Amino acid sequence: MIPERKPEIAHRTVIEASKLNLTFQTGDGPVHALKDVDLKVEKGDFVSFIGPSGCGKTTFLRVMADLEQPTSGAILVNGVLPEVARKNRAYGYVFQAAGLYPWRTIGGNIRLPLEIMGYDRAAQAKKVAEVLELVDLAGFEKKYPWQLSGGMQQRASIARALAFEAQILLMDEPFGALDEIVRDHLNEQLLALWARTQKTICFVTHSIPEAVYLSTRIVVMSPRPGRITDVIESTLPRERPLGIRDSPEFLAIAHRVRDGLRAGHAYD
Ligand SMILES: Nc1ncnc2c1ncn2[C@@H]1O[C@H](COP(=O)(O)OP(=O)(O)OP(=O)(O)O)[C@@H](O)[C@H]1O
Repeated sequence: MIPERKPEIAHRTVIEASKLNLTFQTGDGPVHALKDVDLKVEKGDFVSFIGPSGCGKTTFLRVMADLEQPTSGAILVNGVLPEVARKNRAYGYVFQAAGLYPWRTIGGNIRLPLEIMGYDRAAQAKKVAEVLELVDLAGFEKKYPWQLSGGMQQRASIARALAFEAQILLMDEPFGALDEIVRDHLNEQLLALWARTQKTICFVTHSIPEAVYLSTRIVVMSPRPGRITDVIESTLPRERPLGIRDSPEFLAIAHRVRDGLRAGHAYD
């Protein structure tokens, strides 16, 4: 048995932020983490957020997830307030570190939110098998996190986010700590997963090639105060072999991202 949940209404615009501001009050004075952020993310988009440390990428993702409250402005997720979207389980969230419980198996980690949501054991087992298959980890259910490589752990944490069956995936630098070859491989797998599941993905990264390779749109941000300085629509086809990174089209987009980052960089 799977507990009842409100059907997700398929909104064309999945994220809509207008004049969004967030100021943290700190001991050293106010920190303007987001300033006048306007952005629309459409259903099925893969949007990357790139910018130097402290430009508000994580804060923006956390606002979408209802983990931070904006100081002013408006944001809708699937056409409703983030709090409502969170309660409707409209998104899955993947953190920088895999964050798996070491005392639970991979299956046990993925099952945990399903247990809390009230899935019965048969429904839990079915869902765990399904999401492990999606991230290419079929057969690893009984392993413990420490028995898996860093890349596999991160895939398991993506599987856990997918178990929510949400149409939106919020990913905060999920591959930042991995070496480049593993990261390339996971980038390819993530694109395949995105194509297969038709999800909308918001993805934070520091890497220009990663942002260009993955995204349909790249949002360039700059710090002090954190704001959007450029939004680049990718002209690359959705089907992207890794070799596309050597194409003139790819390099031209990467160049524009780099220029945007340079313009907003403080060098201090
Ligand atoms: N809870 C908080 N309290 C006070 N200041 C905060 C808080 N969270 C974030 N900040 C500040 O807000 C600004 C934006 O932080 P945020 O983590 O969103 O940046 P980021 O672009 O994700 O950085 P990074 O790439 O280093 O992860 C930073 O100056 C940060 O120090």
